[in-house]
Amino acid sequence: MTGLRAAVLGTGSWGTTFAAVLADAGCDVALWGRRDDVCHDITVEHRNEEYLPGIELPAGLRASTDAEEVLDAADLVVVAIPSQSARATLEPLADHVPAGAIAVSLMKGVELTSDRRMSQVVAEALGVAYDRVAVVSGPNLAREIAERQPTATVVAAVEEGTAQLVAGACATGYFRPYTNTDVVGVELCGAAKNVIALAVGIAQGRGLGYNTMATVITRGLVEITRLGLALGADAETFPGLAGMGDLMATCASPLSRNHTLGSHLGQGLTLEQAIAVTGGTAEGVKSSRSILELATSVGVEMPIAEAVVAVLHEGLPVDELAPRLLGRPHRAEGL
Ligand SMILES: NC(=O)c1ccc[n+]([C@@H]2O[C@H](COP(=O)([O-])OP(=O)(O)OC[C@H]3O[C@@H](n4cnc5c(N)ncnc54)[C@H](O)[C@@H]3O)[C@@H](O)[C@H]2O)c1
Ligand SMILES: O=P(O)(O)OC[C@H](O)CO
Repeated sequence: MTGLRAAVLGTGSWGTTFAAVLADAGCDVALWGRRDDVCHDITVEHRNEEYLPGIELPAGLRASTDAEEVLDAADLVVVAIPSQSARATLEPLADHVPAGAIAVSLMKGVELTSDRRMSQVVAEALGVAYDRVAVVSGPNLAREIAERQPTATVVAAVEEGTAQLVAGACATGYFRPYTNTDVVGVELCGAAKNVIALAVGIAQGRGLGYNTMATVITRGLVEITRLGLALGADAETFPGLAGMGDLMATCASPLSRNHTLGSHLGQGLTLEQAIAVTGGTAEGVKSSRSILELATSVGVEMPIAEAVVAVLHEGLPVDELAPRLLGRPHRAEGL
């Protein structure tokens, strides 16, 4: 037993899965959700059939729509809701967050209105000091972890002690956390890989093969690294689990909503149609814009992200994506 009490805000696929990880690691866990039926399913049936069909959840998990009750005496406040809804959802809950609690962001996005990373949004909205905020990011497809398949992740916080505490709270025989103090790098990797996964999905939807996929992943990592370094990240983060690791998982797996949505676009669906058939939260759709804004603000070129924004939001036909990228002036490899 860790002896820690965790409140998980969000009963979607990752919130529910991470709550199960915390419970398996020995935490006392309660979830907060908006819907009575989902909360009832988790507490009474030990299932979340809507988001994780067929998965049996730890019997001790309980969920409620009453945020005050869920947050009572929480040591950890874990946030797993769509990035663009985070600030508005969290601000009304701030008064119920116990003094001294550590906040944990599981989200992989960048706020559209402010270009802020989710750790910044969580700290501001909940009124938690930044050195008490951690982020968790890595090759972490929820469904596989809910099935207790082995994986690793990165727990990042500017204060190593904060990262260690959260890592201790979520370490199980199938989920291995590594700590890192490079919050900027870890968060940018998590948000930007979704944009690269959209590009890979589009390519695969057009019937393109593994050479194209490998090219987009590799050059995608280069542009994520360029952005991260310009914003003060540590170069070692990018080839790690939060960078290359998550790119590989997200760009290769049909479980990824970003990859799936991209492939629907590649097959000719409109953005609205692709969002509707994909379901769940494909963060890259909106964060592609804020990530590009961040890049522009520091003078960094992100041609793949730019092309994804052009397809998703500016009407560039999917068939013009590859010629646009390959038609750029030749240059030396590297950053
Ligand atoms: N699913 C994964 O495999 C996975 C893995 C790692 C990280 N993430 C990240 O976790 C975050 C959450 O993703 P998810 O997969 O759990 O999404 P999801 O779509 O499965 O669930 C989202 C949850 O948030 C709730 N929600 C939506 N809008 C809300 C609002 N305005 N207020 C309160 N609740 C709201 C929904 O009801 C649902 O419970 C995203 O940033 C995602 O990138 C997901
Ligand atoms: O389903 P996606 O595309 O949001 O990806 C899920 C996770 O971020 C993979 O690590």
